[in-house]
Amino acid sequence: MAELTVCAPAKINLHLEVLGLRADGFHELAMVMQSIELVDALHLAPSADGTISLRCDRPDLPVDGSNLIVRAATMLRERSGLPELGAHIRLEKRIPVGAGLAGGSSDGAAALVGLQALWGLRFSHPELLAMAAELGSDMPFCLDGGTQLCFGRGEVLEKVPPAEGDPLAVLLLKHPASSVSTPWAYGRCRELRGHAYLRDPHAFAQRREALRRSPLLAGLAGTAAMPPVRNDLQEVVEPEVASVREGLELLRRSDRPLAVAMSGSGPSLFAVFPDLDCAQAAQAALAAACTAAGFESWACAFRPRGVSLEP
Ligand SMILES: C[C@@](CO)(OP(=O)(O)O)[C@H](O)COP(=O)(O)OP(=O)(O)OC[C@H]1O[C@@H](n2ccc(N)nc2=O)[C@H](O)[C@@H]1O
Ligand SMILES: Nc1ncnc2c1ncn2[C@@H]1O[C@H](COP(=O)(O)OP(=O)(O)O)[C@@H](O)[C@H]1O
Repeated sequence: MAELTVCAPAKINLHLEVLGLRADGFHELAMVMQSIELVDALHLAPSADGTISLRCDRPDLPVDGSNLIVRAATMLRERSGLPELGAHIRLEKRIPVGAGLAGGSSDGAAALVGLQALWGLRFSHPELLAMAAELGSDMPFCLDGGTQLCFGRGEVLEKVPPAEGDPLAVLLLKHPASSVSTPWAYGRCRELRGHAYLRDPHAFAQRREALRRSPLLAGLAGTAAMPPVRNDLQEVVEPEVASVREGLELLRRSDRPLAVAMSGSGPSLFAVFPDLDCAQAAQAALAAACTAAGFESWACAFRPRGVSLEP
């Protein structure tokens, strides 16, 4: 088969509520995640000798067995029972790394979808979701993407139908010298907020139901004003990371953003706007201030789907 290309979009967290600690040591979450049009591209070609190789245009990113693309490819091949399958994979990395945008998870999800097609495998969608969940908490969301409620450790998904009309858009900021480790952010959250964690499973269920009925979903559907974004990890990361405070301050200066917040465990920040034109206008208005403070910026629309095979 000829080369295949798969798009792997970034996500932002429009709501991130840490409910409590689970028996497996992970945190029980109630989130709303949203795909955005900032994408990595994976180019896949079959290898004749059964090797799985990865090349990347960013030299600082590992291309060995620690890369989520290689881990996903190896898992898919193992589960297929066909050890002779191989692929040469080239990653065009556009999503900043360690940014709270799930670039690695999306790349892993794209590898599952792309290699299933390249190798002619027939795993069902639930089987792909289960493999994704073994590889990372955010990876199942990345498969279908769009707007979804994410519960459990992030892998229990409920799709939110796309709003009608023009999609909302974001202006995204990230300082290139700043990154935040996800385990560190959750560890800090446990230190600072662990005493207030919920313990009763009924209380978890109540919070999930409250999110299903929240003004945020009405705001996204366009039937109410957008409420402020809640991100419990922002509360613990913001005091520790100067670029998060500076980026939030910059975004709050822009013209009437619908909401401003940190994504995931950070350190990228976003402001939501009614459409892409407004996000691009805000990017232009903040360009000089961003350059002076050393921030990179992206204006991109909300995306209604997750990973996709290029036609
Ligand atoms: C914080 C979030 C919010 O969407 O995103 P990022 O900021 O990483 O993009 C996610 O919860 C990140 O998900 P993901 O990056 O897939 O996490 P995993 O690889 O499964 O776990 C990495 C580590 O994070 C912690 N972790 C993760 C998920 C969870 N529900 N509870 C946790 O405590 C654990 O310490 C775990 O060892
Ligand atoms: N394909 C990949 N792209 C980016 N990071 C990856 C990838 N595979 C593994 N990683 C590792 O995962 C970690 C987190 O990456 P990333 O998904 O970009 O951030 P986040 O979890 O904050 O959203 C990084 O330390 C990186 O080394």
